[in-house]
Amino acid sequence: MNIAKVIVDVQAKAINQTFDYLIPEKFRDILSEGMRVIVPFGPRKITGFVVGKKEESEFEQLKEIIDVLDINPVLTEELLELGKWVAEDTLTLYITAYQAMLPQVLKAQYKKELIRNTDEELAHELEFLFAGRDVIRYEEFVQSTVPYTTLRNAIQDGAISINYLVKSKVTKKVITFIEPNKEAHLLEEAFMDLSPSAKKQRHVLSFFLEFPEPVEQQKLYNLTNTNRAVIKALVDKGILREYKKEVYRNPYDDTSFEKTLPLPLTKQQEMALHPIIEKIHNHKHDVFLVHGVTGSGKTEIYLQAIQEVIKQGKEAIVLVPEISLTPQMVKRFKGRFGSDVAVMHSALSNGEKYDEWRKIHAKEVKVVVGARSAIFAPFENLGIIIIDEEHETTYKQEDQPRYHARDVAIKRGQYHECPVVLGSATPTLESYARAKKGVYQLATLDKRTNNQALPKVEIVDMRNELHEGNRSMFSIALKREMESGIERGEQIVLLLNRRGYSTFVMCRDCGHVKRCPHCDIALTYHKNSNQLKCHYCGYEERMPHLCPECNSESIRYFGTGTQRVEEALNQLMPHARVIRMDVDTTRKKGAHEKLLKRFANKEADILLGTQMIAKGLDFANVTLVGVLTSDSMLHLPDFRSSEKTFQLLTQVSGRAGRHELSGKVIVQSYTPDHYSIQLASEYDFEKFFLYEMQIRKKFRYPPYVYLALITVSHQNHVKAVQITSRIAQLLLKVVGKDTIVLGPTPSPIARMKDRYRYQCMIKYKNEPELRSTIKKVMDLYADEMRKEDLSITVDMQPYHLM
Ligand SMILES: Nc1ncnc2c1ncn2[C@@H]1O[C@H](COP(=O)(O)OP(=O)(O)OP(=O)(O)O)[C@@H](O)[C@H]1O
Ligand SMILES: [Zn+2]
Ligand SMILES: [Zn+2]
Repeated sequence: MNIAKVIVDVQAKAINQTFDYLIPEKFRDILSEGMRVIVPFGPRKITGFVVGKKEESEFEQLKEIIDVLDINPVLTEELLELGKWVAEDTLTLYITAYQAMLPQVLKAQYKKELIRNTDEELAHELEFLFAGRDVIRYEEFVQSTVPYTTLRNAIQDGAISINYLVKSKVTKKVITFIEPNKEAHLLEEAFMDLSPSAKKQRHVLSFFLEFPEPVEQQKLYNLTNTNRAVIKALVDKGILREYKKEVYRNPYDDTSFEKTLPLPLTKQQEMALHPIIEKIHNHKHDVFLVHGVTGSGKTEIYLQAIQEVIKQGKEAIVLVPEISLTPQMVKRFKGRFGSDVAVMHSALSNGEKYDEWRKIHAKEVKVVVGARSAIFAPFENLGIIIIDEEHETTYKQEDQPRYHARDVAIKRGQYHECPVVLGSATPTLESYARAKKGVYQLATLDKRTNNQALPKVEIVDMRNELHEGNRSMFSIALKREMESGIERGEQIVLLLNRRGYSTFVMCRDCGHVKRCPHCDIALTYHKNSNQLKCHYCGYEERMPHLCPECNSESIRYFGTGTQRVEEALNQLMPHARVIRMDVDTTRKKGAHEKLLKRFANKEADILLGTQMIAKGLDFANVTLVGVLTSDSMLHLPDFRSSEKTFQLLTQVSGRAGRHELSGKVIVQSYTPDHYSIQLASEYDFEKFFLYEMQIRKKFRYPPYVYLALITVSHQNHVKAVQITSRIAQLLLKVVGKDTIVLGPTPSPIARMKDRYRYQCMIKYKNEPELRSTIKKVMDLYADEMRKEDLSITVDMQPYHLM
C-alpha cells in the first residue's frame, strides 16, 4: 500500500480531515499507522500523524511524504481510535486530540541521535555507518543508503535506540560517580599512610573501606559531610577514581523507597477487592465504585489489585489528582512495585516527562501513576485502570480537548476488557447515582483500618464569636484545642479555604473595590511586591495609598490570605512552629515534598495551607484539624458548590486521627446550619446525596440532565450578545421539547482581557444529534472566527461554570 492518510497539524476547522500522501519507496516497508511524518502542505512543511494506509486515492498528483519522524509508532491502533473518539466527543480537532495524548517533546521536531546498545555485531550496513562510534547523528543515517527496515529491525531487537535531543541538551542526564581506585587491602594501606591531620580524607576513605561500591558524587558529599576539594585530593593521589555515567533523569530515587509487602486485608477490603480480582481473572470489563471513608484502606485495595494484574503480565494505570501534591502516594506505589512504576505529573520537566513516557512506550514499566493525561499511557495490554479521588475536578481538562479522564478510562477499559476502579470517600453525585442504579458496582467501606472512629467534628458559629467580641480569625475553641494539642506534642492541620475568597482591596469609607480594567473581576493583593494583580490577564499596578474614588486613606486589603493567617498565628501563639503551604511556598520544584517532610519529622506543630493539604496526607501525629473558613466556597455561582464544600470538609477531616491517636476537627463557619456543613460534620454521605439530588432534580442540574456550555467572546459588547442570542435561537429550533436552552447570559466573569463573554447553556436528557447540531452552528461562524477575532468555545461537560 503506497498511500498514507495523514492528519496534519493545522489548527483549523476546515482542515479537520485526513489528507492523502504518496509514500516514497524508501519508507514503504516501515511506514505504519501511528507514526509522525513531515509532509508538504501548501508552501509549508508540517508534521502529521499517519492514521491509515490505502492503495488508491480519488485525488490525482499526490504529494510525497518528506520524512518519517518515528521508527516505532508513537500512537497504537487503540490510541488512534481513542483520539478520534475524544475529538468527536468533545468537538475538537483530531490533531488536538492526538497531540494531547503525547508528551510535549513529541509535539515538536527535535533532533535525534542513534545510540548503539550492544557490543554484538550489527547488520553489516549499520556497522559501516557507526564506524566504531557508539552514538551517531540521525541525519547521518538519513543521508546514508542504509534501508529504514534495517534500522527498524535493529531498534526492535534493542541493539540500537533513538534518543531525542530536547532543548539542545541530551535528554539523558550525566552524573559523576566516585569509587575506590584500589583493591581493598591497598585501600587500607593508603588509609594508614594518610597523615592523621587529614581528618576529612581519612573519613572519606573509611567510608569506602566499609562500602567499596561506586557512589554518586553529590551523595558522597552528603554521606561523608565533605566537599569537592577533599575528593579531588584523593583522586589526585590515585586512591579514588571518578567517572561520568548517563542515567535516566529519574525524579524519584527508586532505592530510597522502603519495600512494602501486601497487608492482610480487613473484611471490608476483602469484600471490595474480591469482585475486582474476579474481573481481572475473567478478562471482563466493569466499573467499580469504591466508596470508602478516609483511612479505610482504599490504596491497599488498589495495590493488591495491581499486583494481580502484574502477575498476569499486564499493565496498570493509576490516576491521582495532581501527583506532585501527594508525594506520599508515589512512595506507596514505588514502595510496592519499585522500578516497575513510572510517574507522570505536571511538575516534571519536559525531558523528565518524556523519559517516563518512553519507559512506558518501551514496556520497561508495568504501572504508571500520574495526573489526568496519564490516562493516555501507551500500554497495549492494560489489566486495570484506577482513578483515585474520583470526585476531583482536575480530571476534567479545561482546554481543548475538554475531555474527562473518567470517560476515557471507561472507553479504554472496554477496549482492553479490564476493570476500571473509581475510589473516593466522597464520590461525585454522578458516579454514586450510577452505582445505586447498578451501572457501576458499588463497594462500601465504612470503617477505618485502625477501627478508630472518624474524628469528631465541632462546628463553631463565627457570628457568635463576633458578638462575644472575638474579632480574630481563630475561635476560642480552636485556640484552646491548638494549645492543648501542642502541649501534648501532637500536630495540627489548619485549612484555609481560599477558593472564592481572595485578598481584594476595598475602601472602608466609600466601599470602592479595585477591579481589573480589562476583566470583570477584583484585583488580588500581593503582599511581597505590594502590588495588585489580575489573576486572569496578568495586569498589575501598585497598591494605592489613597482611594481613587474618594481620596480616603482607609483603603486596604480584605480577605484572608495564608500569609495573614500565619502572621496572626504567630501573634496568637508565638511558641508554635508553623509551616505554611500554598502556591507561593511550593512554587519551587521539590518544595512541596520538603515542607511535608519537615512536618513529618515534627519540625513544626502546625501545617497551615490551602486546598492542597486537604487530601492524601497521612501523618500519624496529627490529632487536630481546623477549618478556618468553611463556607467561602458556598456562594460561588456554581451548582456544585455545596457538593464541593461537603467533599472538602470530609477530606480534610480525614487527616486527623489516622493511626493510634484519635482525632478532632473544628469547623468555623458563618453559615453553620447549611446542610453541606452539617452533614459533612456527621460524615453522612448518604443523606447528603439524597438531599442534594433533590435539589439537582428541582433545578434541573446533573446528574438529572446533561449540560453543554457555549461561550462566545468578542471585543464588541453588542456583537457578543447578538451572536450568542443567534446561536441560542438556532439551537432552540432543533432541540427536543424537554431540552432547555438558556441564554444569552453574561458569563460569571463577564469581561476578560477586554473581551465580553456571553454564554448559552443547554440542559438536556436525550439529544443524540446535539453534537452534530452544535458543530453545524459553529461552522456557520468559522469564517468570522478566523477573520474577526470572534471566539466560540464549546464544553460538552462543563465543570468550571466561570
Ligand atoms: N489491611 C490493613 N491492615 C492494616 N493497616 C492497613 C490496612 N490497609 C491499609 N492500612 C493502613 O491504613 C492507613 C489508611 O489507609 P489508606 O491511606 O489506604 O486509606 P484510604 O482509604 O486510601 O484513605 P484516604 O482516602 O484518606 O486517602 C494507611 O496507613 C495504611 O497503611
Ligand atoms: Zn473610597
Ligand atoms: Zn485582568
